[in-house]
Amino acid sequence: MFRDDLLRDERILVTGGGGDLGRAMAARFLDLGASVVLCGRSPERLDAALAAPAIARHAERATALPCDLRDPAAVAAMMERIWQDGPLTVLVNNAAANFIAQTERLSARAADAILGPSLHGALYATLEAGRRWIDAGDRGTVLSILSTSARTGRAFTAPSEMAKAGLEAMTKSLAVEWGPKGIRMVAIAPGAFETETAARQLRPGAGDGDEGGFAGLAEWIPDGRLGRTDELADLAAFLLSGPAAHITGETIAIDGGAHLRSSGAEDLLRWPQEKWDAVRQRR
Ligand SMILES: CCCCCCCCCCC/C=C/C(=O)SCCNC(=O)CCNC(=O)[C@H](O)C(C)(C)COP(=O)(O)OP(=O)(O)OC[C@H]1O[C@@H](n2cnc3c(N)ncnc32)[C@H](O)[C@@H]1OP(=O)(O)O
Ligand SMILES: NC(=O)C1=CN([C@@H]2O[C@H](COP(=O)(O)OP(=O)(O)OC[C@H]3O[C@@H](n4cnc5c(N)ncnc54)[C@H](OP(=O)(O)O)[C@@H]3O)[C@@H](O)[C@H]2O)C=CC1
Repeated sequence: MFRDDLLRDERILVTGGGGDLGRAMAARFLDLGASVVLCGRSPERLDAALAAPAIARHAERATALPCDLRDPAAVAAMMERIWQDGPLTVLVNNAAANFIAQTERLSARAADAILGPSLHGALYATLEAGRRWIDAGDRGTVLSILSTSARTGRAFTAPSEMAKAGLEAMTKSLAVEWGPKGIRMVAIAPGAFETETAARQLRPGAGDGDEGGFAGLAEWIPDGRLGRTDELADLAAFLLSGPAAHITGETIAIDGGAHLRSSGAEDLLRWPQEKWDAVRQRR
Protein backbone atom coordinates (compact mmCIF):
# COMPACT_ATOMS: atom_id res chain seq x y z
CA MET A 1 0.00 0.00 0.00
CA PHE A 2 2.81 2.44 0.87
CA ARG A 3 6.39 2.85 -0.39
CA ASP A 4 8.76 0.95 1.94
CA ASP A 5 10.67 4.15 2.76
CA LEU A 6 7.59 6.36 3.34
CA LEU A 7 8.71 7.33 6.87
CA ARG A 8 12.47 6.87 6.44
CA ASP A 9 13.38 10.32 7.73
CA GLU A 10 11.07 10.26 10.75
CA ARG A 11 11.99 9.76 14.41
CA ILE A 12 8.77 9.07 16.28
CA LEU A 13 7.86 8.90 19.98
CA VAL A 14 4.79 6.73 20.60
CA THR A 15 3.41 7.26 24.11
CA GLY A 16 1.69 4.19 25.51
CA GLY A 17 3.82 2.25 23.04
CA GLY A 18 3.58 -0.88 25.18
CA GLY A 19 -0.19 -1.01 24.65
CA ASP A 20 -1.97 -2.73 21.77
CA LEU A 21 -2.65 0.19 19.42
CA GLY A 22 0.64 1.93 20.27
CA ARG A 23 2.56 -1.23 19.51
CA ALA A 24 0.72 -1.77 16.21
CA MET A 25 1.44 1.80 15.09
CA ALA A 26 5.10 1.54 16.13
CA ALA A 27 5.52 -1.69 14.14
CA ARG A 28 4.01 -0.08 11.03
CA PHE A 29 6.20 3.03 11.35
CA LEU A 30 9.27 0.77 11.62
CA ASP A 31 8.20 -1.21 8.54
CA LEU A 32 8.10 2.09 6.67
CA GLY A 33 11.65 3.06 7.68
CA ALA A 34 11.13 5.28 10.76
CA SER A 35 13.05 5.16 14.04
CA VAL A 36 10.75 4.72 17.02
CA VAL A 37 10.89 5.42 20.75
CA LEU A 38 8.20 3.83 22.93
CA CYS A 39 7.22 5.13 26.34
CA GLY A 40 4.89 3.95 29.09
CA ARG A 41 4.92 3.39 32.85
CA SER A 42 5.60 -0.33 32.88
CA PRO A 43 9.16 -1.40 31.88
CA GLU A 44 7.85 -4.97 31.51
CA ARG A 45 5.23 -3.92 28.96
CA LEU A 46 7.82 -1.91 27.04
CA ASP A 47 10.26 -4.85 27.04
CA ALA A 48 7.49 -7.13 25.78
CA ALA A 49 6.74 -4.67 22.98
CA LEU A 50 10.41 -4.48 21.95
CA ALA A 51 10.58 -8.28 21.96
CA ALA A 52 7.48 -8.72 19.77
CA PRO A 53 8.58 -10.04 16.36
CA ALA A 54 7.02 -7.13 14.42
CA ILE A 55 9.22 -4.70 16.36
CA ALA A 56 12.24 -6.92 17.18
CA ARG A 57 12.99 -7.38 13.48
CA HIS A 58 13.80 -3.64 13.37
CA ALA A 59 15.63 -3.69 16.73
CA GLU A 60 18.32 -1.26 15.55
CA ARG A 61 15.66 1.45 15.10
CA ALA A 62 13.47 0.78 18.18
CA THR A 63 14.08 1.86 21.78
CA ALA A 64 11.97 2.39 24.89
CA LEU A 65 11.99 4.74 27.88
CA PRO A 66 9.78 4.25 30.95
CA CYS A 67 7.95 7.46 31.83
CA ASP A 68 4.86 8.37 33.84
CA LEU A 69 3.26 11.06 31.70
CA ARG A 70 1.30 12.41 34.67
CA ASP A 71 4.55 13.85 36.03
CA PRO A 72 5.66 16.93 34.05
CA ALA A 73 9.24 16.66 35.36
CA ALA A 74 9.44 13.05 34.18
CA VAL A 75 8.15 14.07 30.74
CA ALA A 76 10.75 16.88 30.51
CA ALA A 77 13.52 14.45 31.54
CA MET A 78 12.39 11.90 28.95
CA MET A 79 12.40 14.50 26.18
CA GLU A 80 15.84 15.72 27.27
CA ARG A 81 17.13 12.13 27.06
CA ILE A 82 15.56 11.60 23.64
CA TRP A 83 16.95 14.85 22.24
CA GLN A 84 20.48 13.89 23.38
CA ASP A 85 20.43 11.39 20.48
CA GLY A 86 18.83 13.85 18.05
CA PRO A 87 15.45 15.55 17.57
CA LEU A 88 12.15 13.79 17.24
CA THR A 89 10.19 14.64 14.12
CA VAL A 90 6.88 13.21 15.37
CA LEU A 91 5.07 12.84 18.69
CA VAL A 92 2.19 10.36 18.84
CA ASN A 93 -0.02 11.04 21.88
CA ASN A 94 -1.47 7.56 22.29
CA ALA A 95 -1.26 6.84 26.04
CA ALA A 96 -4.56 7.04 27.93
CA ALA A 97 -6.51 5.57 30.82
CA ASN A 98 -10.21 4.81 30.93
CA PHE A 99 -12.86 2.75 32.69
CA ILE A 100 -16.64 2.73 32.83
CA ALA A 101 -18.35 3.99 35.98
CA GLN A 102 -21.50 5.78 37.00
CA THR A 103 -20.15 9.31 36.96
CA GLU A 104 -21.81 10.46 40.17
CA ARG A 105 -19.86 7.73 42.00
CA LEU A 106 -16.40 8.79 40.76
CA SER A 107 -14.00 10.05 43.40
CA ALA A 108 -11.70 12.96 42.58
CA ARG A 109 -8.78 10.49 42.48
CA ALA A 110 -10.66 8.32 39.99
CA ALA A 111 -11.35 11.30 37.72
CA ASP A 112 -7.68 12.33 37.92
CA ALA A 113 -6.55 8.76 37.15
CA ILE A 114 -8.15 9.28 33.73
CA LEU A 115 -7.50 12.97 33.10
CA GLY A 116 -3.85 12.69 34.25
CA PRO A 117 -2.41 10.57 31.44
CA SER A 118 -5.10 11.16 28.81
CA LEU A 119 -5.20 14.98 28.89
CA HIS A 120 -2.43 16.44 31.05
CA GLY A 121 0.22 13.91 29.99
CA ALA A 122 -0.49 14.49 26.28
CA LEU A 123 -0.30 18.25 26.80
CA TYR A 124 3.01 18.00 28.73
CA ALA A 125 4.54 15.89 25.95
CA THR A 126 3.25 18.25 23.25
CA LEU A 127 4.70 21.28 25.06
CA GLU A 128 8.11 19.63 25.53
CA ALA A 129 8.36 18.56 21.89
CA GLY A 130 6.83 21.75 20.51
CA ARG A 131 9.14 24.15 22.30
CA ARG A 132 12.20 22.17 21.20
CA TRP A 133 11.06 22.24 17.57
CA ILE A 134 10.30 25.95 17.76
CA ASP A 135 13.62 26.83 19.47
CA ALA A 136 15.58 24.90 16.83
CA GLY A 137 13.46 26.02 13.86
CA ASP A 138 12.71 22.35 13.16
CA ARG A 139 9.54 21.01 11.58
CA GLY A 140 7.43 18.58 13.62
CA THR A 141 4.13 16.72 13.68
CA VAL A 142 1.88 15.82 16.61
CA LEU A 143 -0.61 13.00 16.07
CA SER A 144 -3.08 12.52 18.92
CA ILE A 145 -5.23 9.42 19.30
CA LEU A 146 -8.66 10.58 20.39
CA SER A 147 -11.96 8.67 20.24
CA THR A 148 -15.16 9.21 18.27
CA SER A 149 -16.66 10.14 21.63
CA ALA A 150 -14.79 13.45 21.46
CA ARG A 151 -17.58 14.27 18.99
CA THR A 152 -20.56 12.50 20.54
CA GLY A 153 -19.80 12.41 24.26
CA ARG A 154 -20.47 9.04 25.88
CA ALA A 155 -22.34 8.07 29.03
CA PHE A 156 -20.32 6.40 31.81
CA THR A 157 -16.89 7.52 30.53
CA ALA A 158 -17.29 11.30 30.99
CA PRO A 159 -13.69 12.08 32.12
CA SER A 160 -12.24 10.27 29.11
CA GLU A 161 -14.59 12.12 26.74
CA MET A 162 -13.53 15.40 28.38
CA ALA A 163 -9.86 14.48 27.89
CA LYS A 164 -10.31 13.51 24.23
CA ALA A 165 -12.38 16.61 23.45
CA GLY A 166 -9.62 18.65 25.11
CA LEU A 167 -7.01 17.06 22.86
CA GLU A 168 -9.14 17.82 19.83
CA ALA A 169 -9.24 21.47 20.93
CA MET A 170 -5.45 21.38 21.33
CA THR A 171 -5.10 19.95 17.81
CA LYS A 172 -7.15 22.76 16.29
CA SER A 173 -5.67 25.55 18.42
CA LEU A 174 -2.02 24.66 17.84
CA ALA A 175 -2.56 23.99 14.13
CA VAL A 176 -3.16 27.73 13.86
CA GLU A 177 -0.63 28.94 16.44
CA TRP A 178 2.23 26.62 15.52
CA GLY A 179 1.44 26.09 11.81
CA PRO A 180 3.54 29.12 10.75
CA LYS A 181 6.42 27.59 12.77
CA GLY A 182 6.32 24.39 10.71
CA ILE A 183 4.40 22.21 13.18
CA ARG A 184 1.50 20.12 11.98
CA MET A 185 -1.26 18.90 14.34
CA VAL A 186 -3.43 15.93 13.35
CA ALA A 187 -5.63 13.44 15.18
CA ILE A 188 -7.36 10.11 14.72
CA ALA A 189 -10.68 9.28 16.37
CA PRO A 190 -11.00 5.50 16.57
CA GLY A 191 -14.27 3.73 17.25
CA ALA A 192 -14.20 0.28 18.85
CA PHE A 193 -10.97 -1.71 18.50
CA GLU A 194 -10.95 -4.79 20.70
CA THR A 195 -7.67 -4.31 22.48
CA GLU A 196 -7.08 -6.27 25.65
CA THR A 197 -7.24 -3.26 27.99
CA ALA A 198 -10.13 -1.48 26.31
CA ALA A 199 -12.30 -4.59 26.46
CA ARG A 200 -11.37 -5.17 30.11
CA GLN A 201 -11.84 -1.54 31.22
CA LEU A 202 -14.90 -0.67 29.17
CA ARG A 203 -16.90 -3.90 28.94
CA PRO A 204 -15.98 -5.93 32.03
CA GLY A 205 -18.16 -9.01 32.40
CA ALA A 206 -20.47 -8.70 35.36
CA GLY A 207 -21.19 -12.36 36.02
CA ASP A 208 -24.54 -14.06 35.29
CA GLY A 209 -23.17 -15.39 31.99
CA ASP A 210 -22.08 -11.96 30.77
CA GLU A 211 -18.68 -12.58 29.19
CA GLY A 212 -17.86 -8.90 28.69
CA GLY A 213 -15.75 -7.67 25.76
CA PHE A 214 -16.67 -5.65 22.68
CA ALA A 215 -18.46 -8.33 20.63
CA GLY A 216 -21.94 -6.89 21.27
CA LEU A 217 -20.93 -3.51 19.86
CA ALA A 218 -20.72 -4.74 16.26
CA GLU A 219 -24.50 -4.62 15.78
CA TRP A 220 -24.34 -0.83 16.17
CA ILE A 221 -21.58 -0.39 13.62
CA PRO A 222 -22.86 0.31 10.08
CA ASP A 223 -20.22 -1.87 8.42
CA GLY A 224 -20.90 -4.62 10.96
CA ARG A 225 -17.48 -5.10 12.53
CA LEU A 226 -14.88 -3.74 14.92
CA GLY A 227 -11.80 -1.90 13.72
CA ARG A 228 -8.52 -3.72 12.97
CA THR A 229 -5.25 -2.48 14.42
CA ASP A 230 -3.54 -2.63 11.01
CA GLU A 231 -6.18 -0.24 9.63
CA LEU A 232 -5.46 2.27 12.39
CA ALA A 233 -1.71 1.90 11.90
CA ASP A 234 -2.02 2.53 8.15
CA LEU A 235 -4.10 5.67 8.72
CA ALA A 236 -1.52 6.92 11.23
CA ALA A 237 1.33 6.26 8.78
CA PHE A 238 -0.47 8.19 6.05
CA LEU A 239 -1.12 11.18 8.32
CA LEU A 240 2.58 11.36 9.21
CA SER A 241 3.76 11.07 5.61
CA GLY A 242 4.68 13.66 2.98
CA PRO A 243 1.42 13.30 1.01
CA ALA A 244 -0.47 14.46 4.13
CA ALA A 245 1.67 17.61 4.52
CA HIS A 246 -1.28 19.96 3.86
CA ILE A 247 -3.53 18.31 6.47
CA THR A 248 -3.50 20.03 9.84
CA GLY A 249 -5.98 20.77 12.65
CA GLU A 250 -8.02 17.80 11.41
CA THR A 251 -9.37 14.69 13.15
CA ILE A 252 -10.13 11.61 11.03
CA ALA A 253 -12.63 9.11 12.41
CA ILE A 254 -12.03 5.39 11.79
CA ASP A 255 -15.09 3.54 13.05
CA GLY A 256 -17.13 2.09 10.19
CA GLY A 257 -19.55 5.01 10.61
CA ALA A 258 -20.51 3.98 14.16
CA HIS A 259 -20.58 7.43 15.77
CA LEU A 260 -23.16 8.61 13.24
CA ARG A 261 -25.51 6.06 14.76
CA SER A 262 -24.55 5.71 18.40
CA SER A 263 -22.02 6.91 20.95
CA GLY A 264 -21.50 3.26 21.92
CA ALA A 265 -23.17 3.26 25.34
CA GLU A 266 -26.60 1.83 24.40
CA ASP A 267 -26.02 -1.44 26.23
CA LEU A 268 -24.68 0.34 29.33
CA LEU A 269 -27.74 2.59 29.47
CA ARG A 270 -29.83 -0.57 30.00
CA TRP A 271 -27.68 -1.98 32.82
CA PRO A 272 -29.59 -2.45 36.10
CA GLN A 273 -28.08 -0.94 39.24
CA GLU A 274 -27.08 -4.42 40.49
CA LYS A 275 -24.81 -4.86 37.49
CA TRP A 276 -23.04 -1.55 38.13
CA ASP A 277 -22.64 -2.58 41.75
CA ALA A 278 -21.16 -5.93 40.73
CA VAL A 279 -18.64 -4.35 38.35
CA ARG A 280 -17.67 -1.77 40.95
CA GLN A 281 -17.05 -4.49 43.55
CA ARG A 282 -14.89 -6.54 41.21
CA ARG A 283 -12.51 -3.75 40.13
C1 LIG B 1 -21.43 1.62 18.32
C2 LIG B 1 -20.04 1.41 18.75
C3 LIG B 1 -19.35 2.69 18.99
C4 LIG B 1 -17.97 2.56 19.42
C5 LIG B 1 -17.84 2.40 20.89
C6 LIG B 1 -16.45 2.63 21.25
C7 LIG B 1 -16.19 2.15 22.64
C8 LIG B 1 -14.74 2.26 22.94
C9 LIG B 1 -14.27 3.66 23.11
C10 LIG B 1 -12.96 3.65 23.77
C11 LIG B 1 -12.42 5.00 24.06
C12 LIG B 1 -11.17 4.95 24.78
C13 LIG B 1 -10.66 3.80 25.19
C14 LIG B 1 -9.44 3.74 26.01
O1 LIG B 1 -8.84 4.67 26.43
S1 LIG B 1 -8.96 2.20 26.28
C15 LIG B 1 -7.44 2.34 27.11
C16 LIG B 1 -7.61 1.93 28.45
N1 LIG B 1 -6.30 1.74 28.97
C17 LIG B 1 -6.03 1.98 30.23
O2 LIG B 1 -6.87 2.37 31.01
C18 LIG B 1 -4.61 1.71 30.62
C19 LIG B 1 -4.21 2.41 31.86
N2 LIG B 1 -5.06 2.02 32.98
C20 LIG B 1 -4.72 2.19 34.26
O3 LIG B 1 -3.66 2.68 34.55
C21 LIG B 1 -5.69 1.77 35.33
O4 LIG B 1 -6.59 0.82 34.82
C22 LIG B 1 -6.49 2.94 35.92
C23 LIG B 1 -7.27 3.69 34.84
C24 LIG B 1 -7.45 2.41 36.97
C25 LIG B 1 -5.55 3.93 36.58
O5 LIG B 1 -4.61 3.29 37.40
P1 LIG B 1 -3.98 4.05 38.67
O6 LIG B 1 -2.98 3.11 39.28
O7 LIG B 1 -3.58 5.40 38.32
O8 LIG B 1 -5.24 4.18 39.60
P2 LIG B 1 -5.68 3.46 40.94
O9 LIG B 1 -5.87 2.01 40.76
O10 LIG B 1 -4.75 3.90 42.03
O11 LIG B 1 -7.11 4.15 41.18
C26 LIG B 1 -7.22 5.56 41.27
C27 LIG B 1 -8.65 5.88 41.66
O12 LIG B 1 -9.54 5.44 40.60
C28 LIG B 1 -10.51 4.55 41.16
N3 LIG B 1 -10.86 3.52 40.17
C29 LIG B 1 -10.04 2.68 39.55
N4 LIG B 1 -10.72 1.86 38.73
C30 LIG B 1 -12.03 2.21 38.86
C31 LIG B 1 -13.25 1.74 38.29
N5 LIG B 1 -13.25 0.73 37.42
N6 LIG B 1 -14.39 2.32 38.65
C32 LIG B 1 -14.41 3.35 39.53
N7 LIG B 1 -13.29 3.86 40.12
C33 LIG B 1 -12.12 3.29 39.78
C34 LIG B 1 -9.82 3.95 42.37
O13 LIG B 1 -10.75 3.42 43.29
C35 LIG B 1 -9.07 5.16 42.90
O14 LIG B 1 -9.95 6.02 43.55
P3 LIG B 1 -10.05 6.07 45.18
O15 LIG B 1 -8.66 6.27 45.69
O16 LIG B 1 -10.96 7.22 45.45
O17 LIG B 1 -10.63 4.74 45.58
N1 LIG C 1 -9.22 0.29 21.91
C1 LIG C 1 -10.20 1.10 21.55
O1 LIG C 1 -11.30 0.66 21.20
C2 LIG C 1 -10.00 2.56 21.51
C3 LIG C 1 -8.83 3.16 21.93
N2 LIG C 1 -8.71 4.52 21.83
C4 LIG C 1 -7.48 5.16 22.23
O2 LIG C 1 -6.37 4.51 21.65
C5 LIG C 1 -5.24 4.64 22.51
C6 LIG C 1 -4.62 3.29 22.80
O3 LIG C 1 -5.59 2.46 23.42
P1 LIG C 1 -5.38 0.88 23.62
O4 LIG C 1 -4.21 0.41 22.85
O5 LIG C 1 -6.70 0.27 23.38
O6 LIG C 1 -5.13 0.83 25.19
P2 LIG C 1 -3.89 0.32 26.06
O7 LIG C 1 -4.34 0.35 27.45
O8 LIG C 1 -3.37 -0.96 25.48
O9 LIG C 1 -2.79 1.45 25.81
C7 LIG C 1 -2.70 2.60 26.60
C8 LIG C 1 -1.27 2.76 27.02
O10 LIG C 1 -1.14 3.98 27.76
C9 LIG C 1 -0.14 3.79 28.73
N3 LIG C 1 -0.31 4.69 29.86
C10 LIG C 1 -1.38 4.79 30.68
N4 LIG C 1 -1.15 5.66 31.65
C11 LIG C 1 0.10 6.15 31.42
C12 LIG C 1 0.91 7.10 32.08
N5 LIG C 1 0.51 7.72 33.20
N6 LIG C 1 2.14 7.34 31.59
C13 LIG C 1 2.58 6.70 30.48
N7 LIG C 1 1.85 5.81 29.81
C14 LIG C 1 0.62 5.53 30.27
C15 LIG C 1 -0.29 2.34 29.17
O11 LIG C 1 0.97 1.80 29.53
P3 LIG C 1 1.39 1.61 31.07
O12 LIG C 1 0.18 1.07 31.79
O13 LIG C 1 2.56 0.71 31.02
O14 LIG C 1 1.75 2.98 31.52
C16 LIG C 1 -0.80 1.63 27.92
O15 LIG C 1 0.24 0.94 27.28
C17 LIG C 1 -5.74 5.37 23.75
O16 LIG C 1 -5.51 6.76 23.60
C18 LIG C 1 -7.23 5.11 23.72
O17 LIG C 1 -7.96 6.09 24.42
C19 LIG C 1 -9.71 5.32 21.36
C20 LIG C 1 -10.88 4.76 20.96
C21 LIG C 1 -11.11 3.35 20.99
